[in-house]
Amino acid sequence: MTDFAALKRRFHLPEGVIYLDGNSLGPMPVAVPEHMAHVLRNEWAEELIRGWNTAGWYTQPARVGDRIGRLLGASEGSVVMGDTLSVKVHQALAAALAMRPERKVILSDNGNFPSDLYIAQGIAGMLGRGHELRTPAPEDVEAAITDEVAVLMLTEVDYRTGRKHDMKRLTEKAHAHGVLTVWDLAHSAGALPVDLAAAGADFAVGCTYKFLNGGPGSPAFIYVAPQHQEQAAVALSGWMGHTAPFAFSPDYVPGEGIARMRVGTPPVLGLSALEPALDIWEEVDMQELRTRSIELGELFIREVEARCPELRLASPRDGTARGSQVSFRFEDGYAAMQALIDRGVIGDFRMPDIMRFGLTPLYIDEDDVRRAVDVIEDVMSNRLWDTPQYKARKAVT
Ligand SMILES: Cc1ncc(COP(=O)(O)O)c(C=O)c1O
Ligand SMILES: Nc1c(O)cccc1C(=O)C[C@H](N)C(=O)O
Repeated sequence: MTDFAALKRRFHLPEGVIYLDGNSLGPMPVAVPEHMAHVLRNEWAEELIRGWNTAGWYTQPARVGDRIGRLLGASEGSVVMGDTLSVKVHQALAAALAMRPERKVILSDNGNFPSDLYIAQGIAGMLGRGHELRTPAPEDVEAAITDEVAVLMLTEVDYRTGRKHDMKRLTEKAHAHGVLTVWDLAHSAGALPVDLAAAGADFAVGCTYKFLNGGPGSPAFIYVAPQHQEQAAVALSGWMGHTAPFAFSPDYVPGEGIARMRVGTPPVLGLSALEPALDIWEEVDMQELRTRSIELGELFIREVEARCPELRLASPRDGTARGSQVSFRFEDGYAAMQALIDRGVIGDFRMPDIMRFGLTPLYIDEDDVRRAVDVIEDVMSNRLWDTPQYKARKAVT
């Protein structure tokens, strides 16, 4: 049995704050400062350049990748760390497109995170072969999977509404039409059970600063299904993805397996901060986490709808159809969110009118949910958001 009360104590949660934004940036695990002090003092300071070998920095992207892979149903040696998620989207999409050279359609949806769509537009432009990005509404994606499509590139859990695609069903349909899949797990990894192998996903990518709590700017991951690894084309052919980086040969030869998805020098400090965060997952049963996440979501929806009639649910009501967040629509949602943040309830706002709340069972419990709704009710019923100050502030997160 996962001991959620004990897990909550493993995070630093500032006094007076109810943190409902772990879907954007997870809180800091309390073990991180000491671990980082060790890495800085004993590894960087003392080992200097020797640290690449003596402290295992060189192999860290694969080692940490395997730890993340275990949370995602990925076999050993199929996940590697590095770079930002946008870069990993680029690599995965470029590799998948190269495996379907005769097809010209990239299929996504109009709720996908802009960076993913921008990357697709960038690749299509660079290829200069008339590739087309199609973005139907999420509920119309399944019908849009046809033999014309090269790659189906989707974010499993919608960043705004939390609506969840059925990865297995869409991947099966994609394969039936000869389409390859790229799944963005930014809002899935650490939020709900993912089984990449069972779903038959071809490529997957994700970040580690949200539900995996790796810290601001912590490195991203990429998964390539074992059967594709030796053919996967390398769009970003940096020296660390070369088969023998320290041979310093002038010609690129891709590394074996997932290693070719490495690009340059790994972000050692970022990966190191992520390691204590991953220790926490050793004590989590993902199915139990999912059950609690759905329960917290249901409680939150019930309380908000009963006490704040101005807020309209933007997420699916069925807990199994959403990720680990609940969003509400409100025209002055930006101002309302600022008023909440000033009162210690931290969620975030996404254009045009979405108030987004992450409900993460590792450190949020029923008491937090009820206390958060007390504050939301106060802000809404007393129109505490309706001040020039809240209405004027510019969004940065
Ligand atoms: C679904 C999704 N994809 C891509 C990104 C971009 O990630 P990054 O800024 O780490 O490149 C984000 C978040 O920023 C995201 O939520
Ligand atoms: N990566 C972020 C950042 O550097 C600053 C502010 C927010 C973010 C985010 O991750 C946003 C996030 N992907 C979202 O779902 O909106």
